[in-house]
Amino acid sequence: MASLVRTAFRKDLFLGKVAIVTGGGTGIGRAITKELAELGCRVVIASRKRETLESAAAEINHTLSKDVGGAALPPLRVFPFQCNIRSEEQVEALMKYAVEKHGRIDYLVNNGGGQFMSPVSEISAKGWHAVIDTNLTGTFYCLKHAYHAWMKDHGGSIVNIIVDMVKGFPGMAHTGAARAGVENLTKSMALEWSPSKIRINCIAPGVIYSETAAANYPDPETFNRSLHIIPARRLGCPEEVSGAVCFLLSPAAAYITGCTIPVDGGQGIYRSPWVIQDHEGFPVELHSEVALPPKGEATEPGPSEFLFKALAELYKSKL
Ligand SMILES: CCCCCCCCCCC/C=C/C(=O)SCCNC(=O)CCNC(=O)[C@H](O)C(C)(C)COP(=O)(O)OP(=O)(O)OC[C@H]1O[C@@H](n2cnc3c(N)ncnc32)[C@H](O)[C@@H]1OP(=O)(O)O
Ligand SMILES: NC(=O)C1=CN([C@@H]2O[C@H](COP(=O)(O)OP(=O)(O)OC[C@H]3O[C@@H](n4cnc5c(N)ncnc54)[C@H](OP(=O)(O)O)[C@@H]3O)[C@@H](O)[C@H]2O)C=CC1
Repeated sequence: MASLVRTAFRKDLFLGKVAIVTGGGTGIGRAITKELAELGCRVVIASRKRETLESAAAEINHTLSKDVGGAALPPLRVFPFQCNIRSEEQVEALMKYAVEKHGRIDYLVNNGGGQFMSPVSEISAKGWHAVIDTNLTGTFYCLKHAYHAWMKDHGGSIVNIIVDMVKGFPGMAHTGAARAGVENLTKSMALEWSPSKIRINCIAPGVIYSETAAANYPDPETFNRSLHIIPARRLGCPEEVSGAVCFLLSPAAAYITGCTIPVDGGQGIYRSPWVIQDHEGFPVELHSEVALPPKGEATEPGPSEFLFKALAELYKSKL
């Protein structure tokens, strides 16, 4: 049976390598795990829910190519390991398991994480800590212990999955703060760990649909509601994040470290989803020689091409 896993990469790209993917049993992490395993890599998937991990590993192992260029591949290439990345002890045990059972850790993908929607003013201290501990501190534990367990002496490549938060992340500010922390940590690690031949980069996904991701939001239409902020005018797929992760892990990215690649259909350079209700305007606190014109209503403009056509017509009519 032909493999069900689609990839743009050479089939033996990661043969003999070992990866750890946190949150590798669902959504984006599952797509990354499938693609790495299809390319010959052995992948340890780690998260809190043992059953999810075990069924994902069994399903993925079942769909993988069984040989490459006629040479047999190990039939089992995905291995579950229960681990809450908020626990330093459990993270240390994960890295120990990978080295003792699989012999090495070539790649680490810090993908496990998440948050909930809430304005900052309503986030409880417990909720704040849950998000920071998972996304920032959990990533730090994984980085530190992968380094000590293997990468310090043997090198490696790391990808941290963050979010598109270049314009802030109103509505989910706790995660925006945590992921901005991870992005900065990535730059520091890229410099501190370059002598160990460790490359480390981030991927910033835009709005990527999967059933498990969508299930975290009370309204099933939440993801579709963001279409107007995405120049690509569709949601992203987990496989589109996976391709970028495989590229960054691969030798094709041998000269890339400390950077962030957005996988977002152009969202990062476009508009914010956050709509600001019209109000009186900030008070003018300093004396100005200029008198501002009376404030009109701040309405959402139509598509820019129409606005520019109208302006061009106006200009022509005045010639
Ligand atoms: C107009 C345009 C709109 C555009 C909208 C775009 C929308 C798309 C956004 C795309 C960007 C990002 C997408 C994603 O990341 S999708 C992937 C999402 N996946 C997850 O989030 C999964 C993992 N998440 C979690 O595990 C948890 O959410 C979390 C890490 C936050 C907490 O883990 P924990 O298991 O510890 O959680 P608890 O249930 O114990 O909660 C601890 C306290 O946290 C507070 N909390 C938790 N959930 C909520 C909630 N839904 N609302 C408010 N507060 C919450 C709370 O204080 C918890 O303590 P208590 O239960 O004791 O009160
Ligand atoms: N989908 C999207 O639009 C975007 C997603 N992202 C990020 O991408 C990553 C993957 O999300 P996605 O696949 O979409 O959503 P999912 O909800 O499917 O994936 C989240 C994964 O994180 C794991 N996880 C959560 N908390 C922990 C923890 N404490 N320890 C270990 N694992 C944990 C979960 O497994 P378990 O429950 O078993 O622990 C789950 O597998 C997340 O970090 C997410 O925030 C970023 C931008 C956009």
